[in-house]
Amino acid sequence: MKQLLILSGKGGTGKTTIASAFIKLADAKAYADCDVDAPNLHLITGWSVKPAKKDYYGLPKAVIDPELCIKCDQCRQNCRFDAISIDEKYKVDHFACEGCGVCEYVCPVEAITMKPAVAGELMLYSDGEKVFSTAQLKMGSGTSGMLVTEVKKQMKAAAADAELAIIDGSPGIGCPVIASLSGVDMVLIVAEPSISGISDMERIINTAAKFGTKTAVCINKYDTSIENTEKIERFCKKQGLPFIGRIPFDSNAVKAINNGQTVVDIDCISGTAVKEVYHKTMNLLFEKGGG
Ligand SMILES: Nc1ncnc2c1ncn2[C@@H]1O[C@H](COP(=O)(O)OP(=O)(O)OP(=O)(O)O)[C@@H](O)[C@H]1O
Ligand code: SF4
Ligand code: SF4
Repeated sequence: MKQLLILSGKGGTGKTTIASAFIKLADAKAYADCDVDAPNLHLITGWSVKPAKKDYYGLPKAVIDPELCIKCDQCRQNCRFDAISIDEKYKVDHFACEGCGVCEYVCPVEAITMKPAVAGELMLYSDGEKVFSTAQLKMGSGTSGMLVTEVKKQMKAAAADAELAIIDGSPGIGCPVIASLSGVDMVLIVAEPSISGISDMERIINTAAKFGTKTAVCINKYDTSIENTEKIERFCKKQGLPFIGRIPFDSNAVKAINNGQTVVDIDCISGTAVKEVYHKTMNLLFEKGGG
């Protein structure tokens, strides 16, 4: 299975717009949404079947048994995350608890136990032909990287014979992005021609380089700044990175997405540009000696 990951660094750049169009063009048999904080690919890819759902357990959380607690205060004093407070009883704030287990260790009367906690929900759509893996992180849970790994794992397990998998990556450059990058064959970076877009793009490129992952760049909404678009193209040339297309700002793109369609479902300038980027991406992904 060749895995193509679409990343952007900055949120709202057009990652999902492009990923959904690629899924349509490729008639992809396997795809995933690794934006577990705010998944939205399912809104565009339109599944009529219900997904199989599974609870995802992240870090364990401390639970205090008030019957055993002798109110010695050791746990509160030793919690680096200020997760333990005293009201009438000692209690743990599960949003603040990082599951380090120190309180359990210092409690003299074994009143604290670490219990598995649901940190999100994994969803797997499947109709016997196609597979779509996604997940939703529970609010306040900080284990998005681990959940991203699970999303990819369940996609691969359910569609082991698929030739191609398209993965809509996580925004930013943190832990979930690192988890998205692991094991993929190629990254397509969707850049935005703004100062922050360029800075985020450079950081993502550096991260992908550390993984040795083949990387190509395209620019979405390029005509919002031709000057910055040219800057990005010069940067790619200097770095020896394939620059594979400019996609214009197009109000039809917004209309398509708002109607639950992809930009290649309708006749529009952004759709035409995305098709070109798609063909170049596939050529790079499947080129001989291309991993
Ligand atoms: N070429 C374009 N022209 C005009 N609007 C666009 C274009 N591409 C995407 N958009 C719009 O920009 C917004 C963000 O796009 P999208 O959701 O694809 O970005 P994203 O990078 O996946 O965002 P997030 O990081 O929030 O998941 C959407 O409203 C989308 O319709
Ligand atoms: S497990 Fe760690 S973070 Fe959680 S309450 Fe105990 S000491 Fe604090
Ligand atoms: S360390 Fe144990 S006994 Fe002491 S206050 Fe905390 S829970 Fe209670």
